[in-house]
Amino acid sequence: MTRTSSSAADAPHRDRHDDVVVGTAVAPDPVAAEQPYVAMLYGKLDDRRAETAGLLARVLRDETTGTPQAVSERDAAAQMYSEQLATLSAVENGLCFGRLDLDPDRPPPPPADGVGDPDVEGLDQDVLYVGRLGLLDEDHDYEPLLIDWRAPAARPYYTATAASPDGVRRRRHIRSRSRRVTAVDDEILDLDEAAAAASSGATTQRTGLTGEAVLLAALSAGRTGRMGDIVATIQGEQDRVIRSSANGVVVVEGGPGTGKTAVALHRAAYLLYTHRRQLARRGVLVVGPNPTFLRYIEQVLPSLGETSVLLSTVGELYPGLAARRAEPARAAALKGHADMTKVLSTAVRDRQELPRRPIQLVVDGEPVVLDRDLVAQARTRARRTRRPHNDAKRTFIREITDQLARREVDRVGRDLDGRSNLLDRGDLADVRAGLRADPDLRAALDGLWPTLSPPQLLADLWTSPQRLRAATRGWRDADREQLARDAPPADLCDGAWWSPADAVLLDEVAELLGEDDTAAREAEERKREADEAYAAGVLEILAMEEDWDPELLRPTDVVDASVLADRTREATYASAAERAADDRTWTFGHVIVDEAQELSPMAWRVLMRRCPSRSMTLVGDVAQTGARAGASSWGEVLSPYVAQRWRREVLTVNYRTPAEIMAVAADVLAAIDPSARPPESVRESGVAPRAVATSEAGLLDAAVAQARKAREAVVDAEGAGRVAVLAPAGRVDALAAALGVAAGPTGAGDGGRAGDPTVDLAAEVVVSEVADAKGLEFDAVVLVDPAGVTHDSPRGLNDLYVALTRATRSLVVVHPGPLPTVLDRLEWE
Ligand SMILES: Nc1ncnc2c1ncn2[C@@H]1O[C@H](COP(=O)(O)OP(=O)(O)OP(=O)(O)O)[C@@H](O)[C@H]1O
Repeated sequence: MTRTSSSAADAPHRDRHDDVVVGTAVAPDPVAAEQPYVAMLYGKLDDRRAETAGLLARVLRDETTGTPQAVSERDAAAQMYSEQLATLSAVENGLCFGRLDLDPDRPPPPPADGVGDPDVEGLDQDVLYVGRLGLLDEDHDYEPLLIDWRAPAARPYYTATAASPDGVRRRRHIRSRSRRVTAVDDEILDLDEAAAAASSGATTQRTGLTGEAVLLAALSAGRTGRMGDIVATIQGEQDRVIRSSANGVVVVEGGPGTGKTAVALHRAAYLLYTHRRQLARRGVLVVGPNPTFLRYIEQVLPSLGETSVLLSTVGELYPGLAARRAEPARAAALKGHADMTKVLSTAVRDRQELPRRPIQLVVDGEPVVLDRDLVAQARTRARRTRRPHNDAKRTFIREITDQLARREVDRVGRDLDGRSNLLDRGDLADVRAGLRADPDLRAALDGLWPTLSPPQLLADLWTSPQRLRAATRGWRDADREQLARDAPPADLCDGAWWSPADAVLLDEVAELLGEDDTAAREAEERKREADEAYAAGVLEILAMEEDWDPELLRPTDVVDASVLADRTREATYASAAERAADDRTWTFGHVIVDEAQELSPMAWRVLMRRCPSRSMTLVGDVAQTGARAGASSWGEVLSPYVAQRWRREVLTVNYRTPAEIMAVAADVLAAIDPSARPPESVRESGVAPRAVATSEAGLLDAAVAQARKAREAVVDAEGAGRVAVLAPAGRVDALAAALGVAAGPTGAGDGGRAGDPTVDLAAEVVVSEVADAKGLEFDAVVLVDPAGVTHDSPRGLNDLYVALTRATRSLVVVHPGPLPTVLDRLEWE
């Protein structure tokens, strides 16, 4: 394969016809040649925007018939047009980024998984333009002008090679800025043409990369602090994962920087395109390890025009409570352990109590006794229903009131007659109803079998030494103490009181308790009454109209307050993602988990409940596992849910870390797992990673000096860029103060520092512990005290590996005391 590049900046040097020489033939300047087509595409885009904006305006302006159905249809249409407008705005930058010149005799493309894009099936054009969305020519039989990158017809753009050209003769990468084409890079896949072009001096591809020039330009650009999409430069091995079947669980493994996150997000966009009907209704969930990471990736899907995706950490999936308490890693690990299922179910059963001594009550003037046997029998029956605690309470109450009613009827009936019982079933029902309505009996039963909310049960458990001891029988005291808390929160939903690991447990508890929707139903009822009262007021005012024509029907003749309340009720149409965020029991069409190695067994239970179809994409790297309760093998994680039925995809090329830095990281990887293969870096930065020795007393000064130097070098090389100072949790605050920047997030480290819960992604210099930099990247990294990082946790080497692989350009390690031998490859300063 040969490649040629042209850019707008080169244009003045070409001849007056703006021609360039490709191979032996004289061809028009491709940059100038592509401009009119690209401009025409933008014109079409503008037309579609105007048309959609018009439709939206009309829908919003039009009156509906007022029925709930019409209101809801109107809102659905408004939502749809708003989403379409958002998509049309999102594709502005780099609308068209590729062109395929196809062999007229090529075989038809293979069918895609799913429905694909019906508009572009059976394409018979020999030149296809590929871009961020599909555009059709309405004036010419709806011929495709631009193919959506996710359509089957666009696939060769990412996968064709000289060895397997897939009917592609030439692949053209089109770069543009503000609607102007700025550069064009050609790859010629046709062997004859390639030979001719090579003989004319065009460069020959060495690496097996697709669109190497465009790719390297994207990779060496300064980091902005936010992840961008890679739609123009997706590589073959990545494309395979992105378009892999939606069915079942796929695990995407790969070392740092292999594009796992990028691939996972593009896969979400691909699946939404290919299975739009199924997935838009249930939504797609993307789970990340912490709020900073979610902020880092949040712009990628909107830039691909996809908005119906919910981004969340596992802890945030519990609605109505933003858990943000930092807690020691050991406590988080214990809470994440699978043993917690038993602890929590014991804790719930312990709330189903037996009276220590008989409870004596008087109901309707008659004595009633709740003795241990009676309650025990009712409890057994209720437990046998296998229903959640709050649901099973109904059986418990029924059993007790039935038994008490029978006893009462037996006693009273026999008193009347001495031998046979004269009371009938009707009397029995009356007695039962009387018992049920009795507030004292009700209160006694509530005490024995309380209705509980998840925060109530968990707060009671953490703050009651007796309850905690009973639920954790067999635990070591030291472990139990990790869970114990002093006092419950004043507001049970106060996120500051709960940690992310607690939120995961709340979800488990909610399953055990069952939904107690009493409050929601009462609120709904109150709203309904308020709406009706308002509607009645409106009708009253209308009825007072004095000179109403007697021939005409009055409003009150055709509508009553209840119907009017329905019609005026605010429709609550929301996207699947919005509804899913508010509903703990929502199940998603597809779930993507990033940094999946970090999840605890309890967190996996939450996610599996959210995805009964098991249509999931899990991306991660067990060599980067930092969490104590995290994964060391995918088989172990998945076997309880899908046994061996999951597939594995591997990414092998590192797009982030330059080869010089990756060589150092590879030594650490070998120390973690001698059988693991490091990913191969796609480029060198020309900057050797260095070690700077210092003393404990000189550490801050040395770190500050190196951070400043790194920043200057990045600005010199790239004009802008970001530096991360990564350090053990205990050093973060001092380093931040010395550098005069805000400390990173509190994270879940043992330190439990207070502060902003997310890393400031826009800052020029960031100071953070390693756990919070997971998944992120920076132009330069200054790693302070690597020995401290490895000593900080039992998975310290994994943390060191993560820290070393965050830089796209340069790495300096500042160490007080001896440098860990695993970093021997660093150059000394
Ligand atoms: N095909 C590509 N074209 C352009 N950039 C790419 C491509 N693939 C990956 N990248 C870039 O490489 C960097 C690393 O990608 P990403 O963060 O997805 O890797 P990762 O495997 O998730 O890394 P880690 O495991 O370290 O979190 C990102 O800047 C991403 O945009």
